[in-house]
Amino acid sequence: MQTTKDYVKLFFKQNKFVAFVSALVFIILSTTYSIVSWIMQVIFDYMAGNSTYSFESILLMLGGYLFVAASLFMVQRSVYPRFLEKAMNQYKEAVIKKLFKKSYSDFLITNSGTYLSVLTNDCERILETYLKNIFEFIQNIIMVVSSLTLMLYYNSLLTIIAIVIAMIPMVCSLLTARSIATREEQVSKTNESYVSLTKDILNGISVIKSFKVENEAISRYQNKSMQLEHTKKMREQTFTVVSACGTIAYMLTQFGVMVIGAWMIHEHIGTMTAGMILAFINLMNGILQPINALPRIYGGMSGAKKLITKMSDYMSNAKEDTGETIKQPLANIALQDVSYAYDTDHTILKHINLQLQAGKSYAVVGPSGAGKSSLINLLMGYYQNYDGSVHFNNYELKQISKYSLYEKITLMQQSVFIFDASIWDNITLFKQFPDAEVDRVIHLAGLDHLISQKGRDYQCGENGSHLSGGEKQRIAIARSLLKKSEILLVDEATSALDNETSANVTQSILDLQGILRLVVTHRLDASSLKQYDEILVMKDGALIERGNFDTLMDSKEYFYSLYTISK
Ligand SMILES: Nc1ncnc2c1ncn2[C@@H]1O[C@H](COP(=O)(O)OP(=O)(O)OP(=O)(O)O)[C@@H](O)[C@H]1O
Repeated sequence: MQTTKDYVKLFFKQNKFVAFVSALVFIILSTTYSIVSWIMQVIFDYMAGNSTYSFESILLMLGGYLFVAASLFMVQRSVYPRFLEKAMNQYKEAVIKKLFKKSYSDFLITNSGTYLSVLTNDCERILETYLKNIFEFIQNIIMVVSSLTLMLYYNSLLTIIAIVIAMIPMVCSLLTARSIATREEQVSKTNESYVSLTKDILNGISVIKSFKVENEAISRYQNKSMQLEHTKKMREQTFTVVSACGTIAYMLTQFGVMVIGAWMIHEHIGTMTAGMILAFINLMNGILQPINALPRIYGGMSGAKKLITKMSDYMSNAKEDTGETIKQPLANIALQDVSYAYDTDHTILKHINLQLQAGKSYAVVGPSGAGKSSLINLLMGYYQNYDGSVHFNNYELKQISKYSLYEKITLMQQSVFIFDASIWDNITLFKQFPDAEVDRVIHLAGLDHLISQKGRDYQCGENGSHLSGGEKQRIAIARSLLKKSEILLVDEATSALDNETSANVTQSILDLQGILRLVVTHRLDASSLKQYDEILVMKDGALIERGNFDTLMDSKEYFYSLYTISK
């Protein structure tokens, strides 16, 4: 299992050189702060007439300093953003890959708004409060060390006094830093539910409008949005308090050192010049500024680490797909005494015994709640804790790798997901295929007319909003044909379509050759049902009858009454 540390390491993977050069530039730039103080002392002493440097050499020093600083900024411009870019790309890539390692049922446990938040808001916060702060942190440490060194050179007694006084803001920093991390975590949590609700409302906009519940939807949105803005306000308040504490402590310290320095000069303690005192006060900033920034940096970094830990927890049930690969072509699927319960009190599938032969077509019928979709989901490998056995050839479903399973099997549901891309991309799902191969499945799925009318590059819109239900279903058929899966599971795929389109789509599925088809249907239409090799009849989670249309009608049992009532 990957820990927070492992994810943090990803920022630096194959990114160490750029990180090193960036850190080096930050370090050198931070030491130039002491050089500025020293140049200030030289200029001030020159003004007072007790400098050993000529005016020309001071100008040369200034020019040299500006040249070095400008060159360093140029290097920083080139390496620092590159480090951030690669670090974030690697992190996001790892998260999305981990996400796809989750089984579908594990994926569903967490609300999709959470994943959205993890990949958007949290990534942004990690960039701002962790990655950028690493360098600021290094810069601040070096600034403190170089400033202290020069201060000690000027006057060790005043330096010690300054360090003692600087303890005040340091303690302040440490006391307040944790509260920022906590606030950061609260904002992230609230953002998750905000994103979930917003997504829900936008997806359900047609229901909301047609049921005239806009006001209720707006009020739910407002509540959530206010909650989010409230936690953000609290975070901002914490930042302000932390900042104010730092600033007050900072001012106290600076005035303290200034007053003691003035007193020392007045009392002739040590050998300080006025230029040195000026440089000293400036150097104090080199200590106080980092200390002042410490709560923000430390708090931000620990907050970001909490976000990484939270993400890592969400991904903790992602598993490597280590199961077996089905090597031979599919011969059959065999279910032996299979029972399944979503929860211990309700058994949904009861003692199912079933053999399905490669290349044949099966209709699954039964009343609502009979367990038809549950059977399909079981074959998709969504449930691992069923009783009995399910074999694809000789491989037990629980042992098969999902990658191998989904090479063999395709699921077509009522709601086909259509990407906001071209018809072509929706069929190929962004993979490369020979044009002739795609044209063949377009023809088989009955999409010729749509393509000739609109063109293969026609944009389907968000979730296929520019297409009809039948066109979406045909795209789903074309996808599965292109994938060359040996098993097609169809779950009420045509129930949302009008009779004619539904009959056409069903016929396209029935005409497919060499594919095992298991079709859940509510439409008890004799002309279609007669074409299936077998009809499986389910009731209360059990498989109660099976046979072809004529046999089932002749036996005048449950299917017979189901069919007769539907007419
Ligand atoms: N995720 C779930 N958690 C708990 N119970 C569930 C879940 N999904 C389905 N069920 C229950 O399992 C039973 C069978 O549902 P299933 O969807 O398999 O029936 P179905 O025959 O496909 O029904 P329909 O024809 O209405 O789609 C129902 O009682 C349903 O409430």
